[in-house]
Amino acid sequence: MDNDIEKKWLISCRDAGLGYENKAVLEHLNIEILEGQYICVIGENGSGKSTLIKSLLGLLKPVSGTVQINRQVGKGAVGYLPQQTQIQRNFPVSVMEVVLSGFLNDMRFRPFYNKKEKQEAKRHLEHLGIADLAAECYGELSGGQQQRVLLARALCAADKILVLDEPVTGLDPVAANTLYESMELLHQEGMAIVMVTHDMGNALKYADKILHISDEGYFFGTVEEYKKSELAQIFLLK
Ligand SMILES: Nc1ncnc2c1ncn2[C@@H]1O[C@H](COP(=O)(O)OP(=O)(O)OP(=O)(O)O)[C@@H](O)[C@H]1O
Repeated sequence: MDNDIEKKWLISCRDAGLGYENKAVLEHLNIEILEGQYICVIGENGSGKSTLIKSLLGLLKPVSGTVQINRQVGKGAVGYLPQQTQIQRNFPVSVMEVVLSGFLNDMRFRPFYNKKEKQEAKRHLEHLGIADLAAECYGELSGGQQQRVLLARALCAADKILVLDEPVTGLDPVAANTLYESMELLHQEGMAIVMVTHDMGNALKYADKILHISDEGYFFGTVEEYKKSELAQIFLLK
């Protein structure tokens, strides 16, 4: 982590209170997400993980303090893979349409996807090893395939940072590991990743840093520091 000083920050939370209508779920949060960093967000149900994600994406304004997205990241340049719902799973469209919809933010009033966008969508599918699924109906894919399609979609928007909310929920261990490997590949290529997960084993295996949110506060540090922390002892023993 010695070279952290040289890395640029992408998202910065300073004394941030995060929550709803002046009720903070998380208080006094001080974290910086640096370029290329892989951060796993863990904590019990209801501790505020999704609230944090919404705040990092700028969808939720902090109730106090500041959450800043570096101008370099650009508006809408954060790739986001939300928690899945049943409706999304049954979307009656092709895989290519789902991936291309990742560009919707950039399109304004343009009614068609341009050639560059189509090439890029194809490239992301190839990169994730699912180019052969492009013409398939999204709703007829397995859960693991659908998640990789949504990852390809998020990549269309992602420039420097991907934010994922429980991306492996509901996947069998093989599909989950494939998704983790895809994300690790992106991480090695320099993409910053912020991922909410309940999968502690893989969080400790892949993350550069752990953000553990609890009722008593939060921990933010390297995996090694986390393993030695009091919070980890209690959480891992549960
Ligand atoms: N729209 C909302 N308005 C008011 N309170 C909310 C809203 N969404 C969530 N909360 C509350 O904020 C707290 C944190 O919820 P959040 O969804 O961030 O937790 P989480 O850690 O993501 O939980 P899980 O692991 O179950 O997904 C909870 O007490 C929840 O009831």
